[in-house]
Amino acid sequence: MSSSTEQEKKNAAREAVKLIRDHQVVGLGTGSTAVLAIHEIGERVRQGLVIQGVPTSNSTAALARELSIPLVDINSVAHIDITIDGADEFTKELHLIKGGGGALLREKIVAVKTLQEVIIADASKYVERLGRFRLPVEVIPFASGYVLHELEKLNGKGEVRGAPFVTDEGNYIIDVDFKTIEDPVRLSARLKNITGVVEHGLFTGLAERVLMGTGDKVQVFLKQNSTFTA
Ligand SMILES: O=C(CO)[C@H](O)[C@H](O)COP(=O)(O)O
Repeated sequence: MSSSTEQEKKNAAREAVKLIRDHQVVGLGTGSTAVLAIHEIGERVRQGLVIQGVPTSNSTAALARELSIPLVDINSVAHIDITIDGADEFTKELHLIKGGGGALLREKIVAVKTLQEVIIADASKYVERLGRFRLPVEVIPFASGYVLHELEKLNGKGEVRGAPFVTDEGNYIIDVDFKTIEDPVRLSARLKNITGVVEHGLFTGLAERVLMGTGDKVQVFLKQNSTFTA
């Protein structure tokens, strides 16, 4: 990764962490960009910020503990105030592909319980239409052959990730090439309809904003289809 990409991620992460307020329940994302935000949150906690974190993966939970960020069980909170997470792709409509790091299931559960889902990304993640990045689909291992076959009927060419890669919830990931995804909302519903699919990495209508590092600036994309520089 180039040092400018790393800097764009850091700038987006820093800007996002400024949105966190005392006494909030904070969803902690997964992936290299989220890691930068978690370090920033750790620093603010060290300086006295009082929050409770809800991690989206075992690796994020381990990092949060290392940084002394207090954690809370997701099932003991009514909602999560703000979540900061990464994405593999996003559009200006704030449709996302997530799951490159294999944590999409917990990430989506955290996102649906979150009031303000904030996505942080470097400029390479912005796309006109989703689909350059293969869509991760989390499946029950027993169903993986059947799901691969069903995906073909949707013109998706799938491949089981890794040898195989096993998620925190004990499932497999199928990475699916759909070429360009013209209608993510429709595809999302069709994928959820396949028996054996637990969840997929299309996030539609969940992000409140995307903070994208671009050069030395941070561009903000809002749900209402507006954009400004932070
Ligand atoms: O969805 C994810 C993990 O499941 C990540 O947020 C996504 O893969 C982006 O990762 P990175 O910040 O390393 O590019």
